[in-house]
Amino acid sequence: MSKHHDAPDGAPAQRLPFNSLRLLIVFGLSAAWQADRHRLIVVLALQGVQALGTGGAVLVGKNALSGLTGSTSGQSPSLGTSAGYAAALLAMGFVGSIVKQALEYHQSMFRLSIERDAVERVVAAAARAELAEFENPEFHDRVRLALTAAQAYLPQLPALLVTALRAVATTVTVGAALTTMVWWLFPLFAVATIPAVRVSMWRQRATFALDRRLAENSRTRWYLIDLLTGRDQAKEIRAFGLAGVFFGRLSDCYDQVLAKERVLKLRVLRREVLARLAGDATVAGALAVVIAAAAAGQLGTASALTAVACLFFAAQQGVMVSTALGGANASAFYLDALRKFTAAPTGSPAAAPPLTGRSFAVLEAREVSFTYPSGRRPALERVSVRLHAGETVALVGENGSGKTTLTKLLSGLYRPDAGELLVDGRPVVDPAELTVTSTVLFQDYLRYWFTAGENIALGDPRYLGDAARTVRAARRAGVHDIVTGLPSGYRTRLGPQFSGGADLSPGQWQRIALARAFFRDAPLVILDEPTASMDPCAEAELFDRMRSLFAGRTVLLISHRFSSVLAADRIYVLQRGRVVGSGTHEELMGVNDTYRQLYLAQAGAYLRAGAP
Ligand SMILES: Nc1ncnc2c1ncn2[C@@H]1O[C@H](COP(=O)(O)OP(=O)(O)OP(=O)(O)O)[C@@H](O)[C@H]1O
Repeated sequence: MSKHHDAPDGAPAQRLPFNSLRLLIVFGLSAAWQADRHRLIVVLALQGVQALGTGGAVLVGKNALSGLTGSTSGQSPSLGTSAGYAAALLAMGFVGSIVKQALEYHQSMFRLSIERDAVERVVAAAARAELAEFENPEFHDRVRLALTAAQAYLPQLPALLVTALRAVATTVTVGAALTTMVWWLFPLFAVATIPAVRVSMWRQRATFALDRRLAENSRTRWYLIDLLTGRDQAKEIRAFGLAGVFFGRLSDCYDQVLAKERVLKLRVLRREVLARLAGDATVAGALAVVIAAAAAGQLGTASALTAVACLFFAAQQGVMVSTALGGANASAFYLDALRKFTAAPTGSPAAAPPLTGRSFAVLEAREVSFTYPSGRRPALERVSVRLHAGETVALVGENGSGKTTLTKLLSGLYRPDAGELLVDGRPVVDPAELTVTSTVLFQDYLRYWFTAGENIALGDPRYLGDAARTVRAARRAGVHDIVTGLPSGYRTRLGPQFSGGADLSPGQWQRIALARAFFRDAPLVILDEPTASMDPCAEAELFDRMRSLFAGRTVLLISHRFSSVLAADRIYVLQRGRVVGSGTHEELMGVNDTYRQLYLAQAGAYLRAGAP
């Protein structure tokens, strides 16, 4: 195989990921072994039986023919012998069809086991990835490639390899039968398949190269399809009349794909036709030699006829081997992506992480800086904050000033690029320590399409199903009455796209998310705009009861509503990723221009409207 591979559009050549077919075979078979070793053994055994049966059928068939035509040694035809062999041939055909059915059954079950095992490994690896990875488009490509491999390529790999093995074994048994007649035909079979194998290998590299170059296009297409068909997006798309614009963009994306695929497919077609011609020419040459040998009396009629049949059969097996190996090879790059993605230490994310976060006296961010992987400038620069146990601390600042980012660092979701996080003066080495110490109500919290009760209890999966605890959290978030008013109470499935699924208003959803935060019994409570969708009464009630609701816990609150931060023990003012002031409301009003301006901008609106 040549070292330099051309790809369509002069794309950079791709290196073969598995540097030999042997490694690919080992990977495919070991994945199959891991998924369901018993079935792998059954499938291999059945394929072996099929291969042996075909070789045996050639010999029996030749003897049946000899019985009819007489052999080269001049024996006279014998109808009785011939009928016996024909009956044996029929019986072998019957057994063969049973074996074939059994094989199909086992192979289809086997494919499912392999897919399940591989998809679980990909999903587990994605679930283990750090949050920062999700900001990286390359990561999403790797997930997509690994999932494609797990769902489409890996499940069919063992079948392809086994088919190739069977075709090789069949060719060997047929060849062995043939050597008793015309041994020199055998090497010609192998030669005839070489061009087809080479083309299929070229095709897999070119296809993968194109797929990589279309990755961004593919992401855009999926996003546009989502926009045009998604439930959450539907109202805004209609309100602004955007369907036409997005439809046009989707069409453009497909035009690009079609144009590039067309070039590739035509090149593949040209090469495949040439390869087929070369293979067929070899078979035709061999046939001519057999016919010439028979005409010259060097081959008996039965041997010549069997040899011709074997030649056609072997040519067919050759195509089967090249198609199967080509198919296996075509998946090589995807399988390599799967192998790399799942190479990290295994472990199921199924078990809930134990909540071992201990309470702290002081949690501190000291001079921390952080830039998002796709960010052009730091979201936080040398920020220092201190949270004492039992305090309510507020973060205020204009949009984009870094408030949410700071909570992500304090809850261990991201590591700071510089600076330190300290718990009771001790540097935090593993951010997971902070994750188990905190419970977070995100600004863009998730709405799980599960039951209302599960939506709350997912705050700590160890207690999923603990009804009393769920009700307690719901009461504290003021959502108990709303949930009991649903058709099946806490058992009501949320999500109208599921049959019988109910939906809630944004404010009700926010209370459910708040209940989820309550459900998790963690020493640090982070509330990012917890009342953004709530009505004024619900908001006032929450803040009035804040101290009693979170008694004994430390609360870090982000809010643009100054009425809700007035009572905080300390307020940090952020501006363009830096802390520009801290203190109580009264202190800040006296010395901090940024805080005063923000406060007056909001309070002024109420005052102008005549509020007390
Ligand atoms: N995932 C992200 N990738 C890249 N940049 C981001 C990301 N999230 C936030 N940023 C940037 O980081 C900066 C701080 O964002 P952050 O969300 O922390 O602000 P914020 O103060 O919470 O804003 P808001 O009041 O609007 O919620 C902004 O400049 C924002 O553009």
